[in-house]
Amino acid sequence: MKHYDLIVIGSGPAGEKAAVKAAYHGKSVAVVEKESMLGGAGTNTGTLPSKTLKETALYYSGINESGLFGVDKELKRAADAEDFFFRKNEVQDWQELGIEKNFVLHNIDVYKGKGTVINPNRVQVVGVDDALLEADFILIATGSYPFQPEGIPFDGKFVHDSDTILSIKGIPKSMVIVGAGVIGCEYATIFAVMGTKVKLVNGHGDILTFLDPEIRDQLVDSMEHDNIEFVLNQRIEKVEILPEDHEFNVHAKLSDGDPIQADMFLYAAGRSGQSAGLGLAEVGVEIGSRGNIVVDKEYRSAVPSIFAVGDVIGFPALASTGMDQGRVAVSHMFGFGDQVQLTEHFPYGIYTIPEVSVYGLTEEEAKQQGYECVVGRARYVDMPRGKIMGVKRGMLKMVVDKKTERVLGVHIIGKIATELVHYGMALVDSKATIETVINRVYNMPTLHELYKYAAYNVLIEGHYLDAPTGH
Ligand SMILES: Cc1cc2nc3c(=O)[nH]c(=O)nc-3n(C[C@H](O)[C@H](O)[C@H](O)COP(=O)(O)OP(=O)(O)OC[C@H]3O[C@@H](n4cnc5c(N)ncnc54)[C@H](O)[C@@H]3O)c2cc1C
Ligand SMILES: NC(=O)c1ccc[n+]([C@@H]2O[C@H](COP(=O)([O-])OP(=O)(O)OC[C@H]3O[C@@H](n4cnc5c(N)ncnc54)[C@H](O)[C@@H]3O)[C@@H](O)[C@H]2O)c1
Repeated sequence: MKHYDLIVIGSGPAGEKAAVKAAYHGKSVAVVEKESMLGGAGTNTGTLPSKTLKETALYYSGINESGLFGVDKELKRAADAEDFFFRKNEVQDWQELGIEKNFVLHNIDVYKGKGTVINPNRVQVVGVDDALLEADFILIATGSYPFQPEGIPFDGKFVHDSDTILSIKGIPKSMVIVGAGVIGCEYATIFAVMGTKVKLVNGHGDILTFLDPEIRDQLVDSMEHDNIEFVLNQRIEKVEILPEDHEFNVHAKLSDGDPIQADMFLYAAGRSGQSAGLGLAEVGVEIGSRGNIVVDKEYRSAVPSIFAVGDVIGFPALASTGMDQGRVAVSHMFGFGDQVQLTEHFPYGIYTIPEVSVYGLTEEEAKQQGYECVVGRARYVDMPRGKIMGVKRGMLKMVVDKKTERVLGVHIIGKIATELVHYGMALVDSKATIETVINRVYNMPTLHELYKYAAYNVLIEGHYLDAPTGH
């Protein structure tokens, strides 16, 4: 039996980064992965595939260029599924190879097979590689899987979850998406700009409730502009796949009894932690709701030698946070002392069309915390770079404490919002004031100038010269 300092079960973003950090510091590490491809949902079914499909959809829809010449262009050509998935597959293969190289570079042994914890220091691997491994520590980074409500006939052809949607054979004419969370909204905009008629059904009246309402309203307006129909305060509990001679493939009833039908259904109604069948409860690891492993601040489970990170511990369940949870967990295991906790705040990046990215307090949250706040806004269309790029939509909203002029939050909707937000993060974290933003020279023309003009806008309390916002 081979002995390691650390066995990591799962090669997704959380497992990979933990394994590599431990190995970088000289620890002997084994990674166990049950799928043929390394990289987990981050590489194969979640983060990278959906983001690549977004870029593909932007390319085929011609949206990027439509603002340049003053005319809305039709789809460049009706892409078939092979075209649609071409770049996704390319990016996926490239990332998988990168992870493999990273493991080789760090002398990490990879075992292909399903890992089961048989005691607090042993893992049985069954699959391509059969092995019994022992380690001082075991890290569970097994991720999550799409929640599949009972009574829904997921067939991978007409009724999909966010995994099987990646194997469709053609772009559907119509689609019902159930769940207007991040996955539902991202895929709604991807398919809508590809020409699919999308209906987005959500159990609640509001979507993405963590967003600043003004940004959320702009996203909803933009999605409606792209022909997405919102069906709110409705649930879909029962779905029927229709025989071939029907106009639509799938039929369902909303909670108010109204029928709803489409060529394809996509369920995006949350995810559950992949903790079952790992032998965890048997060795004393506590499992909470939705299969999420219960851990302390150091990511240690109820069993001292077993840690857990990433989606399998639940919120926030992002690749970005999972990677750092992995690094923090390893730091505690071996006492590296270099990264003792995940930063309290992290940005949200929603890769809808248009993108949304936020950091810090919303206007409402700032008021609830007792700040008298003032906001500044700058629109993409008013920036020279925005004009050059032909960008029609988008805004940066800055929430500022009126007394100290400190930047409390930055909320962006529009092109490359997920990139632009990081300067806002630095402002909020360093307790910078709008003076800092104004008294700096930035490249010109850039979208980054949004910050400067939002800061100037704070000085006139959020009024636009051409369209006062009534602040
Ligand atoms: C459609 C979609 C879009 C997303 N977009 C974003 C985004 O834009 N930004 C972002 O930050 N996050 C995004 N996420 C979330 C992100 O993908 C996850 O948070 C991240 O992949 C979780 O990483 P992880 O390492 O915890 O688990 P995973 O990536 O799920 O990896 C877990 C791995 O463990 C393996 N495994 C499970 N059980 C066993 C076992 N018993 N033995 C061996 N191996 C096992 C699995 O096969 C898998 O490879 C998205 C998710 C989805 C579904
Ligand atoms: N850009 C990103 O960072 C990104 C992108 C995609 C996914 N993710 C991760 O994946 C996770 C899962 O995403 P998700 O969108 O599946 O889940 P979610 O929990 O964010 O949203 C699910 C939505 O579905 C609704 N819903 C649930 N059951 C329903 C039903 N029967 N009928 C109608 N509506 C129903 C809920 O009200 C909710 O709004 C996210 O929380 C996030 O951690 C992140």
